[in-house]
Amino acid sequence: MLEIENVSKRYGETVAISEATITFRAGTVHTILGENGSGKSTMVKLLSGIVQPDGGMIRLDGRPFAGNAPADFQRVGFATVFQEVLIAPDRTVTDNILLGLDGLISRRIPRDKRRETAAAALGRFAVTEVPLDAAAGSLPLAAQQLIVLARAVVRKPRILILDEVTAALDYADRESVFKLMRQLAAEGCLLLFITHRMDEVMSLSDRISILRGGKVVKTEDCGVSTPADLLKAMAPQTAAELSDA
Ligand SMILES: Nc1ncnc2c1ncn2[C@@H]1O[C@H](COP(=O)(O)OP(=O)(O)OP(=O)(O)O)[C@@H](O)[C@H]1O
Repeated sequence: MLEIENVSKRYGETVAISEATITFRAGTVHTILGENGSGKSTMVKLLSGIVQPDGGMIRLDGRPFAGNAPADFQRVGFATVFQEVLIAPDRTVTDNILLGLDGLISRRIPRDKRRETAAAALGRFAVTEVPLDAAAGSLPLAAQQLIVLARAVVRKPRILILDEVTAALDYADRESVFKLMRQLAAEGCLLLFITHRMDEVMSLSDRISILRGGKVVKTEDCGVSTPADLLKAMAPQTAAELSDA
């Protein structure tokens, strides 16, 4: 469904992503695992139209996809939840969840349906109650994280990219987000799950790609390698230190 082929991205002298090739399949949770600085955020930005590759190609449904702005990616069904929580602090929770959606589906959601639509999106996964009429900026970070997740879910994306999104959440909400991810995959969505947490990876993923120093060092089905082998591929030095300890 989605392929990146020899995709590279440099920032000046720094090669953030180097000739990365990965095939992503619809209906799977595909985890991208890598240490800090391995290029995960750059990969997310490349697949959200925030930065453009210096080389290589993105293919969607077998055809080259030449989107070069976030709106191009959103139009074809990508939605990204970034590591940094991006909200409009003075707008209500409902407004934040529906932000930009009216324009995208080219008709306004009727006033009386707005709260209902926002509540339904949150209701798919949020265990913690999030007050729909509150100013989003007045709520704790965990609630804000739920809001940006709902903003992505309400768009019914074909490709949902989640960049380290569970860090701020408490246990119940985190488990519920994981359950939603499995449900969306079962409905045919491709989920790209970006993390450095091995415990989350094994229970959630269908496929795993490992990034190290901007290179894709491995893509395989979950369960083929043990967590220890994955750690070795992701961070050989840390793995060696752990085995010496
Ligand atoms: N805007 C930028 N300008 C210069 N260098 C950058 C920029 N963004 C990222 N880099 C560099 O590119 C490399 C990959 O960074 P990236 O943020 O993609 O890694 P990451 O795996 O997401 O790390 P983290 O988990 O810390 O966010 C790093 O060496 C980083 O310093």
